[in-house]
Amino acid sequence: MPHTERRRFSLGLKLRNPWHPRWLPASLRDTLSNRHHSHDFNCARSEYLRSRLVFVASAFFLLVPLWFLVDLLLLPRGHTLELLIGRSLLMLSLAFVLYRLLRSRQNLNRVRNLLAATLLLPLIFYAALAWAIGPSLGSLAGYNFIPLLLVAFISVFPLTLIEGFGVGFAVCLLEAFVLYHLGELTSIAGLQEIWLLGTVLCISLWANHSQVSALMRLYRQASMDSLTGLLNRGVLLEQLDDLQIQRQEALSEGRAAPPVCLLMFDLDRFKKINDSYGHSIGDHVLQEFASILRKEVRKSDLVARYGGEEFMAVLPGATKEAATQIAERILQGCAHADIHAHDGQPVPFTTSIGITQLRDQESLDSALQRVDQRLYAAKHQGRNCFIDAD
Ligand SMILES: Nc1nc2c(ncn2[C@@H]2O[C@H](COP(=O)(O)OP(=O)(O)OP(=O)(O)O)[C@@H](O)[C@H]2O)c(=O)[nH]1
Repeated sequence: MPHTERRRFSLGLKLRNPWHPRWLPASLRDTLSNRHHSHDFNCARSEYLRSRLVFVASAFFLLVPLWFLVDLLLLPRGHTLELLIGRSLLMLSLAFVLYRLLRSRQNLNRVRNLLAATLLLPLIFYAALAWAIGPSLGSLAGYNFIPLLLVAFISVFPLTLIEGFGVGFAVCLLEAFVLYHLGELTSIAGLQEIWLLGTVLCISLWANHSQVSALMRLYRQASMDSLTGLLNRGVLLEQLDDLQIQRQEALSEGRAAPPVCLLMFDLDRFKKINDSYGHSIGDHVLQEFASILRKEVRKSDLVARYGGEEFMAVLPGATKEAATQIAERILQGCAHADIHAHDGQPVPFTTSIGITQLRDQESLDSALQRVDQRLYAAKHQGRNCFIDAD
């Protein structure tokens, strides 16, 4: 059964999965789209994008009225009103973008849309002026540079190639429309302009690729457990904290907070596995268990190695019933795992599981303490089982 059918609840954090060819080198596949990016990396990238975008949108917001002084000095007569109206509308739109940005924490889709708006709004302003003023627009200081400046600005952000290309293509298209309107699209100057835009866009995409690759490499080093490839404990707790803050915000605004379940795992008698078969087989068991966890939860869930042979899964949007079904599947996954010792004999392993659901207005510590108590209750009950109540 596909994972999406297993649970009906979601936090609305779905991200689109664009076209993703297998023949591309892995490094390009990493930066082409966010298809293979974890939910956690998407959150980290969205915060990175957001902080840069706040800076860029604020700079645009301040430049718009300042540039009006240049207009006043160099303006051909008769265009003051159009420019004043255009600049006022642009400032209002940028103020709205800034307001939305400051309220968009860890929401990649929204941050991406606001980024596209920040880069396209000045261009729409430019296109509207071209429409109103006509060919004499070229004599206004700095206006001809707007499209080039915006395409260059794409390089400032860690965008995937598809995202960067989407924004850049929209800028090129609008510029082609402006040139067509001014009757310059097929002139030497017009073709040169489009060629220049395309070249700068390629450079920006290269900068995007380098940024996302570097960010991903650093992120992997800082956030992952090297043996299992799962998140490490620090990142999981940070993400859990953010989820709890989002829930509290929803509750304080009178909205229903989506459920979040925690599952804590401890492999049973793991010391015996190490002692009987050796540490390398113990490591293999840890890796196999990590892949069972990854297989049984959704991509948007968080799974981490919490300590030596302790693991934790955080299931946003899952009710306790859904969490217990997942726990059952994980127990089954362990029972059917196919691990062999160096001499070929099978290495069976099991896990004990504590399950709890975050309660409204409770601290994270108290939820973690509860799930830990339930895990140890499962140990006392004989292991290879889960406990989801006190
Ligand atoms: N191979 C391997 N072993 C590890 C790793 N991290 C921790 N361990 C071992 O995990 C074992 C944990 O043992 P205990 O805490 O006594 O627990 P247990 O044997 O699983 O017993 P119960 O939890 O009571 O079922 C220790 O022997 C650790 O050395 C690791 O990365 N690789």
